Amino acid sequence: MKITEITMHRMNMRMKNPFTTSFGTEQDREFIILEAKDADGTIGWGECVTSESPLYIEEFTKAAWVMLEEYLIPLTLGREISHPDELTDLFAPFKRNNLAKAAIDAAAWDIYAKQQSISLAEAIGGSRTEIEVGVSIGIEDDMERMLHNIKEKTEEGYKRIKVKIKPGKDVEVVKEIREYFPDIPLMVDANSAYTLDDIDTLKKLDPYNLMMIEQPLAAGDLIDHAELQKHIKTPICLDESIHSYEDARQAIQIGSGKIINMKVGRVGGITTMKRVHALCQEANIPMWCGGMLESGVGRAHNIAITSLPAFTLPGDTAASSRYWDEDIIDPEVHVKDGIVQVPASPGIGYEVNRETLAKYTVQKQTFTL
Ligand SMILES: O=C(O)CCC(=O)c1ccccc1C(=O)O
Ligand SMILES: [Mg+2]
Repeated sequence: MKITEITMHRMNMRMKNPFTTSFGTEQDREFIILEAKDADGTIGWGECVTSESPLYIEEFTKAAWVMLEEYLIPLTLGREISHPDELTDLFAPFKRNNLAKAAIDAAAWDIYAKQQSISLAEAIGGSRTEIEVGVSIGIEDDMERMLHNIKEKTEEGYKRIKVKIKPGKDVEVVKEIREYFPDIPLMVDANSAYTLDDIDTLKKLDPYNLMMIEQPLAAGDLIDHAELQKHIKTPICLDESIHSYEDARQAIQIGSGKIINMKVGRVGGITTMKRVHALCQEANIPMWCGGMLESGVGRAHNIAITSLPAFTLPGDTAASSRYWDEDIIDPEVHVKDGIVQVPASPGIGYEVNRETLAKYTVQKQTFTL
């Protein structure tokens, strides 16, 4: 493989509804779609899953654009590589910037799979032909609205409901949800909003039979999570603390959590994702695929990844229509009874709709040798 041309499309897409987490509210998604062309003409697609502001993670879209333009694209263009795994080592001298790295990695994997005439799922070793998915629901001031949303998503068949929490909107919210829905598979995500001073509050979630609590403590922390897990029964799932294979290894070693939310962007690409996957398989740590409010390109990659065996819990890859009036891929991602079919066609298995792509592009630049 030799990538000879890369085009970055900076996108601006308005979601149907605002999405609120403990770190803020987002409705206008600003991110990058990366299109890479091989010397043989094969085109691969990746999504850089940054947001306009560095609230979930330190990267943000304009910074990722510069990182890609100044460092990662020049390193990639014209380079002979025999396998996309090689990109991880190529990018390794540059610290972090994982979301930017993962965008090129994703496009390279799409090209690789297309050149072999196999699906991306097959290229990474996935075997599931269909995957179970859940849905993530943002913080709502209006509890009626929250309950209505949960009812709707449950009726649509989603396999688990994830609700965002923050201090002051936690135990009471969960208590009320459980009064209406005593049996649904339910979990919460705190997006780093608590500290060890909140152990008493977090303990109060124990009676509600939650599948897990996602990232209760600081982003990057492993030590305090291990301490917290000793005090609460609800299993801890790590999101913002896992940026590398070493993070995952250390988290498992010291018991920082019992479950891992995998986001390919956050670990810098599919190659590291596969290593973490092998580790979790070995250690019997359940995984699931997280989401970053992706467009169809990122969603397609998430579906392929979820076909791997250690992804035993439903992830956040909801239908395109959950967030978008129109998605940029054909067909859109459809969910029926909480199930998504894993495409068998080559690469990501969805076509990018150039017309829709152009409609939401606010900046576009092509880089060649
Ligand atoms: O539906 C999705 O794509 C996942 C929504 C979500 O929970 C989320 C969205 C943006 C940033 C972080 C997170 C998260 O998983 O913490
Ligand atoms: Mg999360």
